[in-house]
Amino acid sequence: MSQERATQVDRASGGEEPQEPLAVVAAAIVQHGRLLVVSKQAAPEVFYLPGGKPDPGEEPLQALCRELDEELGVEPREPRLLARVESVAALEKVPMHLTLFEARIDRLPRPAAELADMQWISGHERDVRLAPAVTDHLLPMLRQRGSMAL
Ligand SMILES: Nc1nc2c([nH]c(=O)n2[C@H]2C[C@H](O)[C@@H](COP(=O)(O)OP(=O)(O)OP(=O)(O)O)O2)c(=O)[nH]1
Repeated sequence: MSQERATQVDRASGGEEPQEPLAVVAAAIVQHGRLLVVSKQAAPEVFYLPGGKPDPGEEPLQALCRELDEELGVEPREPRLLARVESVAALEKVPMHLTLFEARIDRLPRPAAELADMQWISGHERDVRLAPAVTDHLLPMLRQRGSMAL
């Protein structure tokens, strides 16, 4: 944890406790060079990876399986930890600790009612607004690995 983060104080509540980053887990699912992204009804214009916040006591992979089932009715196949990323949560705009898994799926994702949209992107679309963690961290990583075109 950086010194800056360690000394961050929850001023809104007047408390003295350092504020923990928001924990989020998400899956990078790439098929034929395209990345699966979703947007939620809460913010239909912002796209990011399927996933969400773990429930209390839930392990990251458990949370990922639950979120993928709830959002898309799919199960991650051969999930592999890809990276842990510090970024800013696209909706809450607070520091976020994102645990990223890479996974395959073997059935068609079916967006649940909480989702506004779902797209398979190349990463070069001009009309798709992506969360900072996707643009700044995930896409460069996937391009470097050759999973997506430069
Ligand atoms: N799932 C996911 N969330 C991301 C990514 N990038 C990013 O900034 N976020 C942010 C968006 C939100 O601020 C937060 C996750 O919120 P969420 O709405 O998906 O979480 P959730 O499904 O658990 O929803 P809820 O309990 O708040 O209803 O993390 C990403 O790639 N995937």
